[in-house]
Amino acid sequence: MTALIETLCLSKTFTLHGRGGLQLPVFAGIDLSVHPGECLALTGHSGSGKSSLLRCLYGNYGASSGEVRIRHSGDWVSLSSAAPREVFEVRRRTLGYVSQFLRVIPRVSTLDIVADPLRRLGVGAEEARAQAAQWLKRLNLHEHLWHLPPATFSGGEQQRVNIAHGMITAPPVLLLDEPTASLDADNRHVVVELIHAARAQGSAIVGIFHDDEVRAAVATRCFDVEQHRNPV
Ligand SMILES: Nc1ncnc2c1ncn2[C@@H]1O[C@H](COP(=O)(O)OP(=O)(O)OP(=O)(O)O)[C@@H](O)[C@H]1O
Repeated sequence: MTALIETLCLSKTFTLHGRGGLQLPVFAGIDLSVHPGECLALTGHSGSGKSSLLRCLYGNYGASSGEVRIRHSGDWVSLSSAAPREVFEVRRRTLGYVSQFLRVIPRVSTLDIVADPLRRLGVGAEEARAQAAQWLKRLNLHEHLWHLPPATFSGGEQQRVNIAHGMITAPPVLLLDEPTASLDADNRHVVVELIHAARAQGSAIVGIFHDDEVRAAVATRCFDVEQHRNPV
């Protein structure tokens, strides 16, 4: 079976321009590949580079060397060399990302924020809103909040909106940055079930899960970023 996301000798070094170009090496030589139905958990101590690696996989951080490749519409796309428009298309149809924090759009309701990724795929407004409502219900977000912008929601409520927004299109490749960090036990359990369902549908998932129980419940493999630490 073909992997859906892979890295080839991926390295990341930050250059601190405000500090006279100081080099901050984070990781080097990372080769990984994730297949449909797998959930790869990134592990390693705080500061080992898990979030930086996840951001490289999404193309938010450029690689210092090496490559991130995504299987998109039957072909490999290298995020490092793809044109911005192609990266946009990969994210629209193939590559989903649930960050820890919600980027709130002023005055847009929660329902419309969650429906938006479906609308971008051409789903009609009514159908997209109906599916968004199902996701919000599944994630136990009170119905009286659906028509409000989520700017004032609690951390856990915002995180659930983020999860619904990131998972509603069932992206073939899904990146999860601590998706349960702000959730109570019941909602953690819901998210574990949603991750299982995404795997069963054939998504390839890469995530950071600080909660040991959640990691044990969802991960099919672990990848220790620490082992690839690039010493200064
Ligand atoms: N944008 C950035 N510019 C400069 N340095 C950065 C940047 N992002 C991360 N770093 C540095 O890279 C290293 C790895 O950070 P990263 O957030 O990836 O680690 P982590 O393993 O996810 O940590 P944690 O578990 O605490 O969230 C840290 O030393 C951090 O200071």
